[in-house]
Amino acid sequence: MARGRLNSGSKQGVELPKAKLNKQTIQHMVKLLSYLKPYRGKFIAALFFLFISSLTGLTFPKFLGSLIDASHGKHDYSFLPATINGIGLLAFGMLFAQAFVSFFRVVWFVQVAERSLADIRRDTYFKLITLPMNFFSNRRVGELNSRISADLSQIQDAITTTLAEMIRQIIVLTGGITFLVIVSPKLTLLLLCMLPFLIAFAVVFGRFIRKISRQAQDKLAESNTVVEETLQGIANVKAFVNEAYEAGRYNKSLREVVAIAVRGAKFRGVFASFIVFCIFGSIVGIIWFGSVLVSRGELSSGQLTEFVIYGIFVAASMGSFPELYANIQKAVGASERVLEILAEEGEPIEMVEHNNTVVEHIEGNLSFNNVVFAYPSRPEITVLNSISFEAKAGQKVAIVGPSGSGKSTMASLILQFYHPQEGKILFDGRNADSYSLTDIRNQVAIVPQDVLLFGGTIMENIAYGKLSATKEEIIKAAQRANADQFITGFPEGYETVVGERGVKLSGGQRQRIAIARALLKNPSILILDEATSSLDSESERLVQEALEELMKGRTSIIIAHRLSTIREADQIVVIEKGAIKETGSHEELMNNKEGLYRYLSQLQFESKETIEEK
Ligand SMILES: Nc1ncnc2c1ncn2[C@@H]1O[C@H](COP(=O)(O)OP(=O)(O)OP(=O)(O)O)[C@@H](O)[C@H]1O
Repeated sequence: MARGRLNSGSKQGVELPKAKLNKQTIQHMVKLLSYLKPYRGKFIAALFFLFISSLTGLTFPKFLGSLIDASHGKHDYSFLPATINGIGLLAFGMLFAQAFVSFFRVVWFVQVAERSLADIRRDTYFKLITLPMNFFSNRRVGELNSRISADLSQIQDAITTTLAEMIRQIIVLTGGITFLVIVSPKLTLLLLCMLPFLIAFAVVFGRFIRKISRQAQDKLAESNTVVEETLQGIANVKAFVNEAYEAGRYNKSLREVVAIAVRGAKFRGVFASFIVFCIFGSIVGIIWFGSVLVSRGELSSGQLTEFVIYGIFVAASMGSFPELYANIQKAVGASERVLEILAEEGEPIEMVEHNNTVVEHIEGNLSFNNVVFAYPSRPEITVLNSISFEAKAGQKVAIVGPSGSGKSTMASLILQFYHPQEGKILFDGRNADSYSLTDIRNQVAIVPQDVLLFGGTIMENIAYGKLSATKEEIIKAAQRANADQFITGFPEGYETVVGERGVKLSGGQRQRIAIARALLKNPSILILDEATSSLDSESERLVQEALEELMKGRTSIIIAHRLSTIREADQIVVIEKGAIKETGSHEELMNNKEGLYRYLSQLQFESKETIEEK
């Protein structure tokens, strides 16, 4: 059997898909092995030590056989000492040498694998975070995460364990069979007639049993989902008085788990008895026939012992191949998936922080010129259709329209997450393509609808807007964003940890942190994606004030849901189904009696009035 995995990061129970081994897939695997190159000296030394330790391992049956024969006064091999003590001491000497060699082989293999794997992990991660947004809209985060964790751990196992084990087993198998034949061709014939059938049967049956236990695991996971769902939605369960229903659902699922496990237990029992019977049966068979040969004087008892031990070596080695082969298949599958990411074309973003500083300043003039856009993942749906508008430096332009009309998509285009299929986006009258990506993104900031805070301190979260900011700058930004007061209200102030393991901030507080972040970034162009969920009036006032502070002296593109907040905008662009319906100031648009803006405005006004009346 393959050895326990050394420092394996693979999650238990994660069964990775296998890939077919063919020329192409093996070439892919070899490509990843190029990551071993910087450590090739150590790797070759480890391989050499592996070779030596496997060969020395093969000498022990010889020592044992010779020891037994020496006790009968026989001297089997001229290259070994003739006395019992001489052989015993030499055997210990060899054992010591093997232990020494094995230590270095294991340490070196792990060192090489860990370092090269860290290199692959780093490259894959770097690649992932510089890939264009389109890549992410087609994939789930969990799936990408598993490339970095499960897939790479599988490759790590392949380098640390599987590869070494494969080489060791090949040496043991060929050496073992050779020695078996040398000791007794007749017994070897008997052994080789039995072994392959026994192993094939054990492997097939073993797989069947593993399949059943996986079914049981899956069922258990299913029942755990019931618990998870119920606990997450506990308020719903209680509100609908559905405790009994949920308990029944869980109980049913548990009964299914037990049924599968019990069925598996029977097969497991048969398998265990069969294996024990076969292993001991074949040993008894060999010793039985061997004893006949010993009694006929064709074999010495020492040679019979030698043979039995070699036989066990060979059987264990044959038995380990199916698992090793399966592991290689999984590693090949994993490397295919990792290479797929490495082969993708990333955005031109430098991984060295100071190389990403602003080279060309943007004053803040922004215009869309007949922009036509469809998401690459859904090319048949045109999301923006011939959009043109202009925001002069320092102006406030609001974008208004029903849900799904394409407002956030326009923000994504300004940030260069995607590129229009037709038309142009201009910064200070120059095509966006003529700037470096980092220049644009460094000078455009977005305050999104759902502010994502990282699981660090408030200080770190604000500093995300400018990593080099000093503590004073951060506090100043927080003060300007109306956030200082609530932050200093926490016992740990700016060092308060937020996110899952820390305090939960309210929507308005999160928004103000995002505003502080944007203030630190000090962009020329600002995109405000207004939160749809309304804040209470005090919180809204604080956020609105902070936004006003943030918008001062910059071009602001406001994606507005509440039309009351954009009356002062220099220009309002009303879009519907990806096309501009009308543009103008609030007054101009309100004067258009048939206009969409006036209609939406009245709708909001009326619904507000009805709420207030109630
Ligand atoms: N990543 C994406 N891939 C494919 N289609 C998308 C993607 N993001 C948005 N869309 C589609 O593009 C259209 C416009 O979406 P967008 O988010 O820009 O609208 P919106 O006006 O901002 O809506 P809301 O006011 O609800 O936020 C929608 O039909 C949406 O389904």
